[in-house]
Amino acid sequence: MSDLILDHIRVRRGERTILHDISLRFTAGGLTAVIGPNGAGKSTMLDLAAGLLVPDAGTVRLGDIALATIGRKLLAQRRAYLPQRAGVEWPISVERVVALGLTPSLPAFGVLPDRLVPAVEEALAACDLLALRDRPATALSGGELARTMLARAIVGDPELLIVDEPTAGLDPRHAIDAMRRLRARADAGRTVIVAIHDLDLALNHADNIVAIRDGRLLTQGPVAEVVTEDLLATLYDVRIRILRDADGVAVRFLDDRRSG
Ligand SMILES: Nc1ncnc2c1ncn2[C@@H]1O[C@H](COP(=O)(O)OP(=O)(O)OP(=O)(O)O)[C@@H](O)[C@H]1O
Repeated sequence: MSDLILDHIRVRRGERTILHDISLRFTAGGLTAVIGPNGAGKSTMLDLAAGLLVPDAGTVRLGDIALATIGRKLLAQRRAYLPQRAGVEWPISVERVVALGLTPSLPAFGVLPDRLVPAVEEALAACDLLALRDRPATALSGGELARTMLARAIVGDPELLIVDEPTAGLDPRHAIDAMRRLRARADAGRTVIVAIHDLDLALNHADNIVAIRDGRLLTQGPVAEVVTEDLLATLYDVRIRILRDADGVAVRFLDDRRSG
């Protein structure tokens, strides 16, 4: 298993620099939450980490190997990337969508080999999809579709798992389930990177935080060491209180206009 390393990365889009000289390490066996306000550059960072975007400067490495030099098929076998708003364009069953996550491991022709069937069952069960397995994915609610796409991302047990907003649109139980699934992948030694706006979920489930704003890295490190009220206030321009008790951590955003 390998760390994913961004080394002096810069990304430009037209005249704008979207990511400024970012160096950081996503550790294998860790779940890293990438946090920051809208437009901070989180999805751009995930695109880079997935090898879908080539930086204008710097390198992205999986262990010792530059991502850009890993062949497309091998990369598809080693990493799964679930972008924001991933969807399904035509009516294909939930089970088939999940099985598509195994495509990089399949022979080019023929049916799904027997040895891969248990992985699909496991992913369906893990994402609470057994009752929906025969439904067309085009006829799912937003949250059901999000669970289906997460199952597709985890079914191949990739070494590098990158997920953009895995809990958006999920109800509380399924959101916690999704984070637990990702946590389990990290506990199994995988490198798991999640961009997320829900700070309660991030702080309770992630090992590490990467905080970015305006394309600049504010901080990175273990949640317990780097996350403070000051950091979150600077990140989001809102007064923030972090509440800790035996059940975990909760973040409260304070609306100054209400107390005025
Ligand atoms: N293809 C593009 N061309 C030009 N600018 C882009 C492009 N994609 C993203 N951007 C800009 O880059 C910046 C970072 O976008 P990005 O999607 O990475 O932010 P984000 O942190 O994921 O935001 P959000 O929380 O809203 O999803 C934004 O200002 C965005 O408008």
